[in-house]
Amino acid sequence: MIVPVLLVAGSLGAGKTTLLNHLLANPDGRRIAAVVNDFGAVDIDAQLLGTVSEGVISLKNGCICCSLQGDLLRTLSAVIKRDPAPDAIAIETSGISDPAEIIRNLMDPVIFKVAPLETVVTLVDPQRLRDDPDLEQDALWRSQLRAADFVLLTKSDLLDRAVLDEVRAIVGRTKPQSAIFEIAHGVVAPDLLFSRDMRAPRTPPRQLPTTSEPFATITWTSQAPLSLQRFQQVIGQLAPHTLRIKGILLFAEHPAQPILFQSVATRGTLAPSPLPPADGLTAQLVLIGRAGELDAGEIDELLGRIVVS
Ligand SMILES: Nc1nc2c(ncn2[C@@H]2O[C@H](COP(=O)(O)OP(=O)(O)OP(=O)(O)O)[C@@H](O)[C@H]2O)c(=O)[nH]1
Repeated sequence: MIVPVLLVAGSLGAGKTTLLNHLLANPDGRRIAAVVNDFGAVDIDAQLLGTVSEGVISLKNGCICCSLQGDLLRTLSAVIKRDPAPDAIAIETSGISDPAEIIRNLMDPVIFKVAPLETVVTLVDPQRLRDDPDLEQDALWRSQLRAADFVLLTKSDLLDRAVLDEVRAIVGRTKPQSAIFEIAHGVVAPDLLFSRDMRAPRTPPRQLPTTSEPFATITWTSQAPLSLQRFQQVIGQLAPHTLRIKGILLFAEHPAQPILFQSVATRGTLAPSPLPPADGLTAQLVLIGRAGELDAGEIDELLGRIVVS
């Protein structure tokens, strides 16, 4: 049994989980197993994807390009032995993963024989690239792009043609001649992701020196009643410390409707969550930022303000 592997890469908040969500909900007849790497201690992405498919495996609390390398290979070996075996495996990297390292690991001859890496797709959030032009020089971002067989510009619903063309040109400077597609809400045909047509023969990518600062993560949980109004007041103060926040909260104002909070850079959204926080908690929040900029004491103090005493 040979089970092809799709690797989904891209920066924090680029839209990887949204893509996987759509793929798992619309698999086009394929049985797809998803391996999801959440950098933080709480597997928010895996929990959310678990609501659309049973075949979701979580690798949390580390990064599959470094500390969880062995776990990834062991997980793949176990997944392909499932009965019935999946038709394909999709791996969602964490936004801080360097796919070059993961690809090198997936080239392990024992794994490659049974679970060959077929496609690497890298997602780019055009708005983020436009807001932060320095990203183009970021070693991790460049490595994510260079590893790609093709690139997906996400969130195209939010941007006009001129911006998308500008971003295409930026991507083209790092990855000349790459196939670039624009998507919205993760909608992409599974045939595109699992087709072999667009690939050059795979060679392990050259490792780029990673000069990006290391990342850090903080998990904040609560069992106490929380105020939505106060949460909205502190969000703006949290943003400068973080690159990404995601989590599920239950607010006293809406006790029957859990809320999914997502923020990428300074843009935050609140939406109904398909599931409540785990373990009877009222909040499970994961905050990711650059090490040194993520001040645990300050974040704890800010979030402490949303507790209704
Ligand atoms: N409007 C719009 N929002 C999107 C789209 N794709 C993703 N989002 C939103 O962008 C935010 C981040 O999306 P995710 O899919 O969680 O991003 P991710 O790459 O999995 O994030 P990490 O795993 O934390 O790196 C969420 O609030 C999504 O709802 C899109 O096509 N359009």
